[in-house]
Amino acid sequence: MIGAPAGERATGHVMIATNVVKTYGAGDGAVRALRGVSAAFARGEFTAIMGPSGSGKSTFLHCLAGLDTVTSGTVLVDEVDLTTLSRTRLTEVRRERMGFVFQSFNLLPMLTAEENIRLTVGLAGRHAEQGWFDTLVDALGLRPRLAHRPAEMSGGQQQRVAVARAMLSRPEVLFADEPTGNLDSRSGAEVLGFLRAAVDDYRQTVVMVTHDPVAAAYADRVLFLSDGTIVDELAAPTIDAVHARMRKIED
Ligand SMILES: Nc1ncnc2c1ncn2[C@@H]1O[C@H](COP(=O)(O)OP(=O)(O)OP(=O)(O)O)[C@@H](O)[C@H]1O
Repeated sequence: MIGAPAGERATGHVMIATNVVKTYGAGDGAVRALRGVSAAFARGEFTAIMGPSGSGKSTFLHCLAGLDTVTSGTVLVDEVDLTTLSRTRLTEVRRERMGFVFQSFNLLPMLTAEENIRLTVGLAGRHAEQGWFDTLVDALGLRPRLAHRPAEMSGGQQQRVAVARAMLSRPEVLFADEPTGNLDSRSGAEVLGFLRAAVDDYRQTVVMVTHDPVAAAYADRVLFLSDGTIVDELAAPTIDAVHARMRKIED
């Protein structure tokens, strides 16, 4: 593709994890959270990561996003190997190329919605493109809330602010760790519907950890982890198909 980054031209993927191993601690108490996980993520693809509690989902997401170091293996984002970067460079790459949405919203309580949305781009020393800011705010229904602080907003509104903040920098990859875990089903559906639209309308790449088959069914594919390895993959997931695969893994 003309204009695509070199890595994508070569492989068609924006992010490639190869043989990622993550061990916490050492000796008898060591926990092998990831035992050699490989996965490739295409631009404009929505991937859900599922698996039983303790299977390594969050660890994998954190290793992909450079929020945690790997014990061995590589994580390429547009041909940049995150595992070789200095801490400073990694912070820059995260700010420039990645967006994050967490279960607990992670907004700053003293800042308004608008200030929270602009925060990450501001920290990178950049100014958000006003047109893109407006597009996100309107698509997420946040226009009437821009002057409100987090305590004055519902959980769903706070999470939509977090999504706008994550997307304002036009990240290569948007990571979401249980983004609907603290939301009622209606607010969760609004957030998931927006993530789906971001993939369909803006070719946003999304990687989301979830426990919820309903949330996973918004994705293009589901990777199933068990005991630190990928044991299954499901394309074009439906809620029933995700339930069935999870039952198989948990048996
Ligand atoms: N900082 C840490 N120190 C030690 N062990 C850890 C640490 N973080 C995670 N683990 C262990 O690594 C394994 C994988 O944890 P992880 O949080 O990635 O699983 P998960 O699939 O996201 O679980 P859950 O669905 O319960 O959130 C677990 O055995 C966990 O106890």
